[in-house]
Amino acid sequence: MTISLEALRRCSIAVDLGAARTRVYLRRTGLIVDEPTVAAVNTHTGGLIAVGTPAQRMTGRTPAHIRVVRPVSNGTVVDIEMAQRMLRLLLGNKLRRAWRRRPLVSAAVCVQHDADPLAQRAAMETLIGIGAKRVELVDTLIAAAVGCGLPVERPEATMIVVCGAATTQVAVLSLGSIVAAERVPVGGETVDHAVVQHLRNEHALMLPSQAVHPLHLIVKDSVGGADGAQTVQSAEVHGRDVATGLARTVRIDIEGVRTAIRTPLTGVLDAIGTVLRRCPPDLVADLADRGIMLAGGSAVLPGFDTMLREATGMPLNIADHPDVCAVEGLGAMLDGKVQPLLLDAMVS
Ligand SMILES: Nc1ncnc2c1ncn2[C@@H]1O[C@H](COP(=O)(O)OP(=O)(O)OP(=O)(O)O)[C@@H](O)[C@H]1O
Repeated sequence: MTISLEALRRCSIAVDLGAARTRVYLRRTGLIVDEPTVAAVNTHTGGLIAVGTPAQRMTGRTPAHIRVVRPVSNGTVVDIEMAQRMLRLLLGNKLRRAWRRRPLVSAAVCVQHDADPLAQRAAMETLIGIGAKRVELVDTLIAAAVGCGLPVERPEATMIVVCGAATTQVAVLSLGSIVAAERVPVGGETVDHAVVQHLRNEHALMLPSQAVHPLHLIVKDSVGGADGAQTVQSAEVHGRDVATGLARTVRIDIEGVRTAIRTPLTGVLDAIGTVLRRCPPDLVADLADRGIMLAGGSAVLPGFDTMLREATGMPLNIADHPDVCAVEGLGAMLDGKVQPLLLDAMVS
């Protein structure tokens, strides 16, 4: 994928259409949208009832005539029309004033590493549908590395792991370009599914989708001792009995949930190993000191950082704002805050 900072500086907005969240950065203004990539539709009229947070709250609680849809799946726009309608509503009149000064001529959008031509086309058409005359596609890994403040333009290796909702992308960068990268279909959604399956198998309990995130927080808070020991051993969760269908509360073992979270994340370790094997030894040696930068909303999953640290033996840092790294990085490129050397290196 070829991109130039010159072209990016002409863009008015930067967009990250993720499987879980949609983020929009307005040039010289900052993040103006950070909402769930969700829309609620009236199946009788086809009209949009809600988008973003209100639509997500309806998940699993809708009557027959309302359907909650996700126009982005596995990091790819799968329903272009719905994505456009959702974006228009999320943006509302936030762009109108900026557009009056300078009509939206170009937009930049993050796409997954190695996105196929169909996925690239879908991202472009979505933005064209909301008024962009030109769309620049930027690899999420480069945008996220810039957003994390990694010195990607230097002739030394930096490693980034972007763990989102549907996928995890791993890359080693040097001189502003990707040297080796890998994408695996493992993310926050896979982990949530593993937790739901664990409770179903071990406790015959169906956990509501909205209850998974609070459970992550309980697991995270369960480690509190001075030596990092687990202080809370169990917790109460509410759900539906698999057999009777009745509401039920069970006391669950925190360690079991922790193991359920960790199991799918081993796929990320395989991806890191693959990327390292594809890198020249000099770059791998750089990484021994510099370590790994962990970004993406799922970077804060309980125990994920410790697992990566122990398995790789490398230092690991979680980005300051891991969930918004990609869109913030893209925004920095629009605002001209990225060093010129990177520009030369990124134009291939
Ligand atoms: N505090 C938290 N604890 C655990 N998981 C979290 C937390 N905050 C966010 N997540 C997870 O992060 C994921 C969303 O991450 P992110 O916003 O990077 O996804 P995305 O960019 O929409 O996805 P993708 O890159 O796969 O398209 C969700 O699966 C969510 O459950």
